[in-house]
Amino acid sequence: MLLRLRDVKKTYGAETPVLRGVSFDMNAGEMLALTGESGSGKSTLLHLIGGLDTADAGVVAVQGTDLTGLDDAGRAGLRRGTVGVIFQQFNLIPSLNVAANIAFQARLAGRFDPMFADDLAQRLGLRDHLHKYPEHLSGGQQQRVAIARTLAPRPALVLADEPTGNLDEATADTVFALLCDLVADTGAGLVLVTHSERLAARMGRRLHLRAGLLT
Ligand SMILES: Nc1ncnc2c1ncn2[C@@H]1O[C@H](COP(=O)(O)OP(=O)(O)OP(=O)(O)O)[C@@H](O)[C@H]1O
Repeated sequence: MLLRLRDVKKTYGAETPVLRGVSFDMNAGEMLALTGESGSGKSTLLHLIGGLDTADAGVVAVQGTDLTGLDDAGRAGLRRGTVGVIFQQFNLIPSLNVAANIAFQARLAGRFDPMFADDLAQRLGLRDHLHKYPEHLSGGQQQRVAIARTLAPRPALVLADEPTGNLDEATADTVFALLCDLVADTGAGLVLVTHSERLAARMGRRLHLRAGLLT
């Protein structure tokens, strides 16, 4: 089992609960769309799975490891090696060129494989841009670098939060197709948060959040 959630709850401060008991399982290699209205808790759920935040109650287990039992360092280690996150804002490191951005997380995780990084760069059409800095790239190119950086450590689970939301439709389609192909080839699981019916329909499975629960 790649991912197991049981009765996950999350409330920010004294607000009404955002997640009121979310449970689902996900197998290795599965591709899943997470949809729901704005404010329904999609990003919150993704952050809990990625170990970027902690649940108030429940189990969030990645490959059998319950994140709720890990300290900050443990969750950071998991993020580096096992789980990769791609955000809408590409979050590249401006002072590093494309090659170094792609290598960054894999090096941190002690899992840098130059041949695989080169293969990713090739497949994402980044070979001619390896010495450029992020500010000199288009949005579509920056997101392709972010995808390569996330996939370089060969994570078992990829989390993507509106990964093509900042791109025009044609570029978004190209980048999305590349992301799906690469994730499928590496055998990783994918959780895709999206508002797009079109993109959600291309995932093998769909979960919908409403009022803090999956429907
Ligand atoms: N760090 C935080 N502190 C306080 N409230 C938060 C925090 N993060 C999210 N929220 C609140 O939790 C609720 C769910 O937010 P979340 O970002 O998970 O929704 P979402 O479904 O991803 O929305 P969108 O589709 O608009 O991105 C919202 O009411 C939001 O205001």
